[in-house]
Amino acid sequence: MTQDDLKALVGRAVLDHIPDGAVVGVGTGSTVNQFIDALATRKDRIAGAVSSSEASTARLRSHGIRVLETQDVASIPVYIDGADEIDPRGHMIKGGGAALTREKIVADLAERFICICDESKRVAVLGAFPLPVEVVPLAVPRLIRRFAALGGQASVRPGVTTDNGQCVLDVRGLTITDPLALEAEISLWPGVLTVGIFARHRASLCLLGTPGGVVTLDFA
Ligand SMILES: O=C(CO)[C@H](O)[C@H](O)COP(=O)(O)O
Repeated sequence: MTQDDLKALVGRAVLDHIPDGAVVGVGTGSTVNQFIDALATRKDRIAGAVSSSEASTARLRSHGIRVLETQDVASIPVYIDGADEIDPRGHMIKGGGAALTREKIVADLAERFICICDESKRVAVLGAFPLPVEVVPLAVPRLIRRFAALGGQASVRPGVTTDNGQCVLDVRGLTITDPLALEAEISLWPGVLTVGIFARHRASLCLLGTPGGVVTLDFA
């Protein structure tokens, strides 16, 4: 089985976790694209979707799935998204697709975050994947120095402007043993829009694609 096969597997499997009539929160990325394609087969059984990126919105609309504005929705039962890394407590690194700010906004509306990913994303400790941080460009030099003081090497992701018109730093060399504390600290730094640590908004469930089938990790 290829990695794409595993993504398709979990993209379909997660349909069983979507209540009929729900507004569904939809993340961003190649795994979520598989989910959106699977969701299209059930579009008459949901009330619509709240999307975390222009890319996902376009894909949802191409399937005729109704997309609601985030600001028009008070809460949603479930948010489905991928991850770049997920640890044994459901904490994640996200933002490989530069959609982290809207992803966190939509995740914050959701009662449950269900992570869908292939088994390569499962780690003991977060940090091997460079940590994405969406930042205001004029803060970049100061933020690079702040990350260096933590032992991280931050660099601007070349050629990327986010849906919010900002840039993304990728921070290498961090070993994130306390995701909650690091998320809280970095979130306070002036110029940081969103840090790609999802600890406060961790997954309650993860559907992990493996060659043996879907493994369900329950973090609730
Ligand atoms: O956080 C994300 C986008 O900002 C994605 O969920 C993450 O990068 C995983 O993507 P993929 O499913 O393509 O591996």
